[in-house]
Amino acid sequence: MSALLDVRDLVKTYGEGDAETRVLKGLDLSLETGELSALLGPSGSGKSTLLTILGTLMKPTSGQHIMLGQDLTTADDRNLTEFRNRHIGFVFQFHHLLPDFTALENVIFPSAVAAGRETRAARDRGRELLARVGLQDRTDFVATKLSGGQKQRVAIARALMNRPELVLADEPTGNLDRESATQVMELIAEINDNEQTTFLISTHDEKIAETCRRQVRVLDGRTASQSQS
Ligand SMILES: Nc1ncnc2c1ncn2[C@@H]1O[C@H](COP(=O)(O)OP(=O)(O)OP(=O)(O)O)[C@@H](O)[C@H]1O
Repeated sequence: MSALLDVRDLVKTYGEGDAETRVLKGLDLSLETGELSALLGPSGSGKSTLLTILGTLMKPTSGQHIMLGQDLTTADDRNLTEFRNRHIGFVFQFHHLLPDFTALENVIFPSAVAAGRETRAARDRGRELLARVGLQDRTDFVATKLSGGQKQRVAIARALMNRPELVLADEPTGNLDRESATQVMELIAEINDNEQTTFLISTHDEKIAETCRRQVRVLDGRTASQSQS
């Protein structure tokens, strides 16, 4: 394994003056290529804030953020967008699928946006990914006709579309029943195993976290402890 991501002394404050809230207070985290890690911490501890920064959707107030050898704290917005499209996939608690679009259209959407058009290669990869997540018979279903677990599997396929090295998942099982949640985690573990895609998954659920090989805990704006299972 080799280092994929390294953040050092990460600080994030929201607001100013009396309204200032310091959420991350000097957080350190390294992720190796191919790791499957859970991100745990009490509500409000800064998990989503950290994922948003790691996803280059927001800059930290200070600190170092290096991924694939690039210093992302000094990159401009255009470079960050390009970097994000190429290297990072996202899965959210509320899947964020486009409701009137089919499963396939939802999966190929990020690549169509990045390429400025929809290509045949993208459609082929989209179909392959939907088969990969067990939804080959749901390719042309509109998103509203899919179950919660199926929607989340489409969201995982979409996150993988551009072959990212890192997938950031913010409570991906938070809205699912236990069985669907277990299936989603099994799917993530399988993709991680076969393709060496690195996953960082925030969760409140200790059982879900235990299915990951590593658990990173955020407490009081810092990484409090890290364990390997
Ligand atoms: N845009 C914002 N402006 C001001 N404060 C914010 C903003 N976003 C988050 N916060 C605050 O930062 C703190 C951390 O929020 P964050 O969503 O990162 O925590 P979390 O660990 O993901 O919480 P949860 O587990 O409840 O989702 C909270 O106190 C929150 O109110």
